[in-house]
Order: sequence, then structure tokens, then C-alpha cells
Amino acid sequence: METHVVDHPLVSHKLTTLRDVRTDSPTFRRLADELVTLLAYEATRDVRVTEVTVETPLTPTQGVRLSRPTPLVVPILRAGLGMLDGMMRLLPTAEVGFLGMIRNEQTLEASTYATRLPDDLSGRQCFVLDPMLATGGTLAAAIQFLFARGAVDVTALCLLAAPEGIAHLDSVFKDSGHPIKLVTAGLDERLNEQGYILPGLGDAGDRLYGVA
Ligand SMILES: O=P(O)(O)OC[C@H]1O[C@H](OP(=O)(O)OP(=O)(O)O)[C@H](O)[C@@H]1O
Ligand SMILES: O=c1cc[nH]c(=O)[nH]1
Ligand SMILES: [Mg+2]
Repeated sequence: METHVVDHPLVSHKLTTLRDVRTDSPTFRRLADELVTLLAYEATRDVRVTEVTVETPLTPTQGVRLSRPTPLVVPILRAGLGMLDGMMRLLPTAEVGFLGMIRNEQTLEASTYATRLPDDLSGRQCFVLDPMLATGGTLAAAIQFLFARGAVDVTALCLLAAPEGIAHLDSVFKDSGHPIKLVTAGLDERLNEQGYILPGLGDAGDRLYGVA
């Protein structure tokens, strides 16, 4: 899997404040939104475009427009919802599918409680949004849903990733023949005994929306 850790002082600054335990929910939501827009700029570097001719007030010239079918953006509920607006700001014509997934706190197994995706994703570029890549179980299952419906390539945007999660995705998809890309604001050290990313930022869903 191609992994891109965005190295930019604004990204580091916003991520540091997200990590801070004193950052309240309204500030956390705003910073996550801003950070995603910066990640989205990197994540869409290979978005497919088609050459077109456009008339300026002076003369025709060559340019590009986003190709059809439009990309599909898939936030993984709940915490991925906190990344949706920031992504759509850069890709306003994208379509949005939804996956509701939750990780069992004891077994760390991911399960799916909601699926609202187009049936046919043939030829679609997909962007999956989930702030935390921990064991990788959630993201692996989400990506499998997309490939099963015919998606051709998948880019995951995560605020933070753990080495264990990246290794898991590498092993699950190594023979899949499908390109997968990860764009993240930070690659952290490891998981703790409860499967939380260290140093991390805690439970992203709780910090965005409160304890459910
Ligand atoms: O890589 P994994 O080990 O699978 O863990 C990562 C998942 O855990 C969190 O979701 P959570 O289950 O807390 O649900 P929430 O978004 O509703 O809080 C997070 O948003 C990821 O989806
Ligand atoms: O550190 C972690 C790991 C999984 N999910 C979170 O929200 N945070
Ligand atoms: Mg959570």
C-alpha cells in the first residue's frame, strides 16, 4: 500500500491541538474539518480528469474537468462523519456513500451496522474517510465492501495511523491486484493493550460527538 504522511507545518500544528486532551469538542470538530481539507489536497492528486476546451473571454484554451463517473466519498460512521464536510469542500461534485461500523472494545473486531453504497462501483475512484487506522480491521472491511462492488481504486484518508494497521492492510490486500493509497496526517508509534493508538488522540468519535 502506498502510504503518504503529509509533512506540512500547518498539518502538524492542527494535529498537535487535536491530540491535546484539553481541546474541547467544538474546537476538535473545527480542526478535524480543516485538517481533512489539507489531506484531501494530497489525496486527490491522482483524481481522474478529462481534457476539455474552454473559451476564455479572449480565446479557446485547453483545460481539464473531473472525469465521469464522479468519485465516491465514503465516511465510516461515526467518526468519519467529522471528515465529510472538509472532503466535500474540495470535491463538491462527488457522490457520498455511507458505512456504519463499530469496533468491539474487547475483541477489537469490527462489525457493520449500516451500509448505503451504490450497488455498482465499476470504474469508480473511492475515497474512504476514517480518522483512526488502529488495528486496521475496520478499514480492511470497508475497503473489501468497495472492491466487492467493483471499485477500481481506493484512497483512505486518516488523521492518524498505527504501524499495526498499515501492516494489516498490506497483508489483506497484497494479492488483490487493486491499488490502495493511504494519506494520513501522522504515523504514530504503536497500539496500546486496549488497541488505542499511542500517542494518538484518544477515541476520535467520542472527542467529536461525546461518549455514545
Ligand atoms: O483500526 P481499528 O482497530 O478497526 O479501529 C479504528 C476504528 O475505531 C474507531 O471507530 P469506533 O469503533 O470507535 O466507532 P465510532 O466511530 O462510532 O466511535 C475509528 O473511528 C475507526 O473506525
Ligand atoms: O486510538 C484509537 C483507536 C481506535 N479508535 C479511536 O477512536 N482511537
Ligand atoms: Mg469510537
